Amino acid sequence: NVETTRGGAENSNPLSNQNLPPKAHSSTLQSTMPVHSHPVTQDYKISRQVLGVGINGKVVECHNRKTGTKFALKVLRDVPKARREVELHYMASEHRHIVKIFDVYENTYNGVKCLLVVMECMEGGELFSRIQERAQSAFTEREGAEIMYDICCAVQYLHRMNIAHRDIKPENLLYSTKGSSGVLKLTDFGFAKRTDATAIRPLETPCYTPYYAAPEVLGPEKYDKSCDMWSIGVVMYILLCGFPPFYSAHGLPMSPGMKTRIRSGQYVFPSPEWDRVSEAAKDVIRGLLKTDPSERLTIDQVMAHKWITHYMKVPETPLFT
Ligand SMILES: O=C(c1ccc(-c2ccc(Br)cc2)o1)N(Cc1ccccn1)c1ccc(N2CCNCC2)cc1
Repeated sequence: NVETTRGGAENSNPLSNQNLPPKAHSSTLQSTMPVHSHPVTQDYKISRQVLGVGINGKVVECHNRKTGTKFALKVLRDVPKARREVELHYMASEHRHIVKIFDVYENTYNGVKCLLVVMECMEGGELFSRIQERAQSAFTEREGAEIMYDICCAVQYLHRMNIAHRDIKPENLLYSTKGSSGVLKLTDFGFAKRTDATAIRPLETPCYTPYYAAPEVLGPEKYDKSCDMWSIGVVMYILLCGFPPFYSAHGLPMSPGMKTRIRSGQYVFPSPEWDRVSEAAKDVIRGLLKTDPSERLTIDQVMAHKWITHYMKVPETPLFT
């Protein structure tokens, strides 16, 4: 028996479940992603041409049998991690700066259940290659800001849907076509996760007494989104000078020194490459490469920053479509 005087202000029996917090309202619709179970080969001709190999899946070229249109086909083992990747990517794929998913198939090959994801074919290649093509030079501030604006639009859309991408890097930013008309889009949701409380089920179980729950258990995992902001800071730094803020002495993938410098936020804007870059641009990078995630700029703060909006070519006139 629990005295009603003790416990929450609502003066009710904390053990009864009718006074549990209202069901966490998930701000994004549970995407009921339509998955075809007939063979993908019925609708698409799959070529041997491998377009790329992601960490968790191969991407090959395919053509729609009816229209002849070329698409990219990603093949994944149908395991929970792959399901989550495709679900989250599918939820976000309506956005202009996120690679679109057209179809998802669940097919079994030699007894192995596979997920086959038909995506738009990004023929313009990776942002990584365009940075490399500049050799050791860099983009102008206007070019850099236009690229950053597109990336930030995609991230703002994800963060508003309570999705953290968690693997933002030039290799995961692809252009739809070659040349300057290509649209930059974010892909590879292999590390993406939901950041809203809906991910934490136990809170809903009636026997749960939240007396002992630490703040971080109550969610949302507030730092997942901020790790995207750090990555955006590193991409912006590279765009403007051609090399990364943290690197190992001999170009090795990672070194103890590099890890220490990242952990302590030890980076500089070296001469001569940074001498003619604006203070506004450096301010954005300083706000993103904060080692304390709670101090780091949020995506809304970056989108409101004058460096981004100042360079934005056309005003966002509200279209009455
Ligand atoms: O790793 C890199 C590197 C250079 C460019 C990039 C790079 C990484 C990702 C993208 Br997307 C696009 C570029 O990474 N290093 C370390 C290293 C040291 C020794 C041998 C190989 N590599 C690097 C090399 C030179 C500089 N500079 C500092 C300022 N003065 C000019 C030279 C900085 C970093």
